[in-house]
Amino acid sequence: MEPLRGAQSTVGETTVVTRGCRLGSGAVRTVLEAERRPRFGWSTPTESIAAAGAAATVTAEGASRFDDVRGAAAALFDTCETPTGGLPSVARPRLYGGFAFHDGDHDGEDSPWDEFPGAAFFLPEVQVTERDGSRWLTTAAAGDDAADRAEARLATWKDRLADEPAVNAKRRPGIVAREREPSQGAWRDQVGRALESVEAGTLQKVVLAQALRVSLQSELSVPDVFARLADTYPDCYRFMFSPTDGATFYGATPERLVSLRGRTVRTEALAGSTGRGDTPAEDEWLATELLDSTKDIHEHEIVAEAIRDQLEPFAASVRIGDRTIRRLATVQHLRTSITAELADDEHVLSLVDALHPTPAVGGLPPDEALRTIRETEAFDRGWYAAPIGWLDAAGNGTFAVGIRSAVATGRTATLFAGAGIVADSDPDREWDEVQLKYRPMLDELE
Ligand SMILES: C=C(O[C@@H]1C=C(C(=O)O)C=C[C@H]1O)C(=O)O
Repeated sequence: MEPLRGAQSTVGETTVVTRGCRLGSGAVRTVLEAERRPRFGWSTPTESIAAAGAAATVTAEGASRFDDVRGAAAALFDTCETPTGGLPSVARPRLYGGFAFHDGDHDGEDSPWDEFPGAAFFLPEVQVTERDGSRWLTTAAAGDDAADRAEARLATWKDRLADEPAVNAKRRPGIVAREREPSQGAWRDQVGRALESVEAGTLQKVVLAQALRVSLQSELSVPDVFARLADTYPDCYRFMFSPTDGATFYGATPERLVSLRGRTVRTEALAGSTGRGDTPAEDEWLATELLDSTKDIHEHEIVAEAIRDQLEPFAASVRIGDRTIRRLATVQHLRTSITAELADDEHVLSLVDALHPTPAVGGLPPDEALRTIRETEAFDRGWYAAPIGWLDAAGNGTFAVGIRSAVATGRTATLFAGAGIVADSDPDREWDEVQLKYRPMLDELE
């Protein structure tokens, strides 16, 4: 399909009014259980957000989607009346959402991504934020009587959140059938072809992904999964986003694409993987082996260098940290932290546009890698491995890379995971690595 240009925003000339207040205790989770769509959950070691209902939405398609959302968001925030007195920045209105991995549509049938545009963001009718032990409720309304409706919503939700009992999590749904794309044989062929391109010098790295579609015994409660992931993946970015009733994209990703506060940019290179050991000594042995692996260092440095190159035009200074180990429940990765100070004010979406996709999920050279991914993968990546997060009126925001993720539609869920292919990659080892990367999502279903 020809990519569309221009963002669609539901707010034209009308004003959006927001109201906020501090909250006592109560089940924040109620917001994610609410009937309203869209809904968005976001949880990091420092803040948790639950948001539902759209006072305004912004959608866009195609290669210009980052720019188009930036423009529409600026226009939207311009119409926003926000009382700043007494409200900390976390409680001010934000736009929540994300982007598709590829610039254009995928021509597949029966895609779980039907309800996910190239970019979709919303300014929530109701938002609960937790940070530093404080909780805030923010509501918004657009159009006629917006102020009255935002205030009424604030009063209703304040009561509702105070009254709601804590929810008992449902059991994991159980898996009745699995369908893999590709098979292990087809994967060997795919990786083999990628290795031929590497040998021929047209590619240095490509990240090839797999999809695992599972049928569930009962309907999945994504808010339950989202809550449980806080225990199993406390250091990761947990997210869930339902654009409509039909589907929810969710995950627990260890990878930050970028965050911007003022002129300070934080990002990271995360690439190069191994498993976990059965004992602390085995864990250490695997970590040391990874830190010494020429193949993994090469795979990792491609990412670190690409991020530095993309940031340099914006930056007064870029700082690259040491290569370290990021240890997760089922895998260990090489990680390099990267921070930058910008030379001028920038919008977080300009950085997202510049960085996505990094060679941690795309490859090098970028265009050749993306072409290879499209030609090789028989499924649509949709929002998998793409930026998901939030932005605010000042152009600050945080976006994670949507890996270790799945999209649930009723009684099916499709899980995605990939691995970087470089010279010396072994197809069977890469297959095993992908299976380990499915575990965070699979463990919540079985
Ligand atoms: C592509 C994924 O992970 C990425 C690929 C990695 C690798 O190939 O070593 C490591 C971390 C991520 O950047 C995924 O989890 O699906």
